[in-house]
Amino acid sequence: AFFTSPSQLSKKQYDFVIVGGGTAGSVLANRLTENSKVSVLVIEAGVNHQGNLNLEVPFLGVTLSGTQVDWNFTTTPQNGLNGRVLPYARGFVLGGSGSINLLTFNRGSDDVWNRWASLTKDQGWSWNSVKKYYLKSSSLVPPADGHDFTGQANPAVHGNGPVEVSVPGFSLPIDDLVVSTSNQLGGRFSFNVDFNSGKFVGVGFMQSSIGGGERSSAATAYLEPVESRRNLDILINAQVTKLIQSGTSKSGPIFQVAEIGQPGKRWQVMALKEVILSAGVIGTPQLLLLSGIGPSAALTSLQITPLVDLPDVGTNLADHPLVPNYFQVSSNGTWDDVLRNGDNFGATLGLWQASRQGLFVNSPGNTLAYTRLPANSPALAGISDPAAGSRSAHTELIFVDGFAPFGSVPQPATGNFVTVLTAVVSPTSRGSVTLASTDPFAKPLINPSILSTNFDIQAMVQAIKDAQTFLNATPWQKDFKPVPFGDLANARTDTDKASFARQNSVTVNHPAGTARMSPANSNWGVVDSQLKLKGAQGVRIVDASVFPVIPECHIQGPVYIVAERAADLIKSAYGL
Ligand SMILES: Cc1cc2nc3c(=O)[nH]c(=O)nc-3n(C[C@H](O)[C@H](O)[C@H](O)COP(=O)(O)OP(=O)(O)OC[C@H]3O[C@@H](n4cnc5c(N)ncnc54)[C@H](O)[C@@H]3O)c2cc1C
Repeated sequence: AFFTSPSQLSKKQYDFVIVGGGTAGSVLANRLTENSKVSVLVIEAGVNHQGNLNLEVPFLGVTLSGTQVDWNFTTTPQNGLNGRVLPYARGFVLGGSGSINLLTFNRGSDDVWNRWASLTKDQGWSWNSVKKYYLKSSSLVPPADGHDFTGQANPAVHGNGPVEVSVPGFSLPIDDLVVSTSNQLGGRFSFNVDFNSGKFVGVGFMQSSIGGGERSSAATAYLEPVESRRNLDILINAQVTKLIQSGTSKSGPIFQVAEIGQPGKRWQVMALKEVILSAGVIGTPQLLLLSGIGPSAALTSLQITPLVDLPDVGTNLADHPLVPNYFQVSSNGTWDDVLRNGDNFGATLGLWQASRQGLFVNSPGNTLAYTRLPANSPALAGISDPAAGSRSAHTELIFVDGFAPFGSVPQPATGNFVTVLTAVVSPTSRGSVTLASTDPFAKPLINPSILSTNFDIQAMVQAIKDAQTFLNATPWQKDFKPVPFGDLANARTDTDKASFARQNSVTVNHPAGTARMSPANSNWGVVDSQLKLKGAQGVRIVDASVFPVIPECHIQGPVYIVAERAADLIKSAYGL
């Protein structure tokens, strides 16, 4: 059943209580209720995902941050960004951040998963082992316009799961230029027909969680189809405010009671088997800390009684920094006018509404590159390579056929533009999530420490240079003739480019690692490789906070993989 207030709950006990109906939480809700004897309650702080057009139209995903479907967090002032404070989007809605994200769907390289297996000493996380969970979570479907996508993706490496994934369903003039430039430059920019094949470097077509021209999310693909199961209750508009100790075991305190709160009011629900925290990279550590689970000294200084001493809770926050690089172009084959001109916007939206066709069936970028740094890059001097392996990238370039207003620079009133979004995907900067207050409704302190290491800034400088090299290639010179625009035009030296990056970087919104997994007997980490909370009983964590290290890719795909494996681990632990 579906509830909008804790007072409506008819039961106080469930086998599993899932905190957070986001990406991972929705997968678990579906998989655990496949067995009709298992009762599950999902508690989601945010709103319903249905009835919000911008959530459905892929191209309009960019408009969701900062609205009522976003927690509207901000970072602390970032030293690496000249003290700037960034908005830090997180989904406040069923489907979580996957309902408001920009839809790129990646699985990561084989190296990414094999490194996870080695860090956690659990071969169950290796590429070969998690393959079945990738295949179980998503399927490659035809693009919205039905074009023959031979050579743009390889159906053989894809599965038959509920999340629909497709190549762009509306071609743009720069798509061919990107492919021709890849063919011409080769080497670090060689064409890769399918990034989801295990080799995650090169230039290729974007794969996105879009089916039939609509966003496909954990809410639409996993939750909606099973909403009517009698053993599943979904409660929205309800924030869990802490876990309550319900007993003691030989592994430590038992936390099988979740407290749900509204200012001045509290309710409790009990998990007969486990509470599963899927509150995401910010919500999960915040809840652990509020419950007395974390670094004891920090908890004591906030006058929270420490119940489980876990120094890693809230640490190791990693994210991918992103810089929009703008180029003015002489072609009018860009979509800039759609954003500027109400009639054009209305017609494009009308086309989407009438037939799920046109520009709005895509996320803003159709093509992208994942690149490794040159071996002699100053970024790599004196450090071991932070990427998972040679089939994983250091940087990413997304090619956008218009002015992507992702940073602080507004779209100019006139002109045609191409944006290259450059990102560092193997960052070494690490930050934290800590409590600002013991009030569960107060926003936590989020410090992703963007561009705080030499590697990250030097890698970003290389990516900015790569963007210019790419757009200087001859295929662009006939119709587009790209010219660096704005601050980029003045960033001539490497030092200038570093300053430009610090002034213009935002994030790709890929935070991970604030409750990372580690081998069961190690003295670091927050959960073991079965995702069970260390030093306690009755709690498992299943979301992007358990990533032992940030993957060199967009991370929703890995969240689905983690959640699918977690469902199997839980079923097997209870013989379900
Ligand atoms: C703007 C944006 C763009 C992105 N673009 C991409 C992209 O293009 N490709 C990609 O792969 N990834 C992208 N990501 C990242 C990706 O979407 C996330 O990494 C992924 O969805 C995280 O899944 P999760 O299950 O860990 O957390 P979430 O999906 O965020 O789920 C956590 C859920 O818990 C709820 N919650 C939190 N605290 C509580 C509480 N105390 N009580 C109850 N409920 C609570 C939240 O409301 C939320 O619904 C993007 C993210 C954002 C925000």
